[in-house]
Amino acid sequence: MEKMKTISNELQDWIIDTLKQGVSPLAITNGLIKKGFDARFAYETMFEIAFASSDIKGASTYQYEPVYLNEQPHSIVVDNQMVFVRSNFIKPTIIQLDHVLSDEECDFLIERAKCRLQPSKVIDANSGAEKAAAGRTSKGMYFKLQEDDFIARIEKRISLLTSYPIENGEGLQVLHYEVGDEYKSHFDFFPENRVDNRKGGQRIATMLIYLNDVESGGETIFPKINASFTPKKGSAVFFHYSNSLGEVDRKSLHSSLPVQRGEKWVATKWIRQKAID
Ligand SMILES: O=C(O)CCC(=O)C(=O)O
Ligand SMILES: [Fe+2]
Repeated sequence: MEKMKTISNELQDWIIDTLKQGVSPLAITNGLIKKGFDARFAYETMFEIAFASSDIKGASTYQYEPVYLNEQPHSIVVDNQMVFVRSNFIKPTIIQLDHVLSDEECDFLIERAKCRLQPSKVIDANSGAEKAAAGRTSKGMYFKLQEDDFIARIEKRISLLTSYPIENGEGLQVLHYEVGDEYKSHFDFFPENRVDNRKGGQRIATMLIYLNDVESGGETIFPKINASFTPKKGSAVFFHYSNSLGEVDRKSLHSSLPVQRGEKWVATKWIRQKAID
């Protein structure tokens, strides 16, 4: 059957109301796809509506607070590793870093992750359960926090760099994208009604580390500020999106563009407000 590619005004209003109730755009999009809408049309329409309604809600009032990486502006020595700050955006807060991991560390992480990959999931905003999502075609796996000495060393370096305790970090995630794989626009923070204060609370920042150079495609983009980051082995993009008032920064919307040639490997460390557990 031909997939639907138009949307009524009533349905648009219903989507805006549902978003206001805290249901995530991805959950609504998946609902639209199930109801017979074309997947790409559903994603594009959903994010147009989500942008518009986030502006109605005054999301641009997010108050930025200073974020420092280990005090020093251009190079940071942590754990015998000289990390370089390449660029620094304030709104949203994004810091681009070189030499977070050595080539050997990237290769070893990929090697360790390879045999444990599963199709990537997203969190369902209604049930809170993990489920497969059409907008996320990569495969991924999680290491346990401080699973062994090697993982613990990487986690310690991220903690030294960001000044957030290791215990605030979720287990390191490794993602693998093949040609055509992408991760559509999303926020890393949880919808307000899904924040579990007994388990670390809201996500506040992400350290996204590129584990290889991608032949073509696979950039991480922040569409609200037209920023694009090209994967480079061992380099990272650190972004921060929750403040001490409990507000979240909708400018931190981001996506991974489809890989066009080659493959893409990344490691993601999500950092919470408080220790998890
Ligand atoms: O692979 C990327 O560039 C983005 C990954 C991402 O957004 C995430 O893991 O939350
Ligand atoms: Fe993300």
